[in-house]
Amino acid sequence: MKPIIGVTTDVNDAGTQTLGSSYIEAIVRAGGVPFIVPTGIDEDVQRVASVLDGLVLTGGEDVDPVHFGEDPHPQLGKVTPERDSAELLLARQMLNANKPLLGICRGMQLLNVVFGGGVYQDMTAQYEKPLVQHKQLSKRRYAAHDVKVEPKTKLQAIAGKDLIRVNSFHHQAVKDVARPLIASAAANDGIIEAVESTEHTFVIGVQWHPEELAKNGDAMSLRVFESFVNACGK
Ligand SMILES: NCCCC(=O)O
Repeated sequence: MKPIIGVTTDVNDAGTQTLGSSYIEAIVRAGGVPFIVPTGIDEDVQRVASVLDGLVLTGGEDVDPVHFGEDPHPQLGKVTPERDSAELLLARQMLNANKPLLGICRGMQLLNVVFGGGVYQDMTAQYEKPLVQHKQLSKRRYAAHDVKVEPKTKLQAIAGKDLIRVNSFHHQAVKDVARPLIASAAANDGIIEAVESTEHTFVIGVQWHPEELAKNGDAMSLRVFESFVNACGK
């Protein structure tokens, strides 16, 4: 039986919940059944989590810094408290049950927050070293910068190599990786591009958008989804 994969929604300025079709397509291609999980389900997260075999925390707006003990920096972007709330609760449920979790972009940052870590609220303002361009101007389906993958990590086993090239659409980044997460990849400027749990069967976060690259035929990005969906089916 195909595993049921929860996929979280974004909330736009009009309050409409949205989900890019690329996430759906990547999950279907990888052999899973996407199950859209909206915000507003806080009271029922336990029940929702119980029917899911895995969860994708999708990309989107900034995580409210209140969740990692900071005041908002002037360069903080839009926050969506109802989304933070639903995703934090749901992620905790999934982690407690050791169900697979894939965090993408904001989803990776949120994953770090779940474990007690923080994020740079704005890399340009807060990161101490020169940056590569992390907000590419080219289309989402194009890879834009290199990422070094740490040896002996789950990500390296999936990627099958130490150097990958990814797309990039973020102004924030993971800071102080929180245990049991470890950094499993970084850009040439040191910005963390992937994390994974050393204590869960499959908990991986990536800062890039593999769902977009997979659509464009990138084998490594499709393997990220295939490995995740495979873990969800076990
Ligand atoms: N913080 C939300 C994910 C995207 C970004 O960092 O711009």
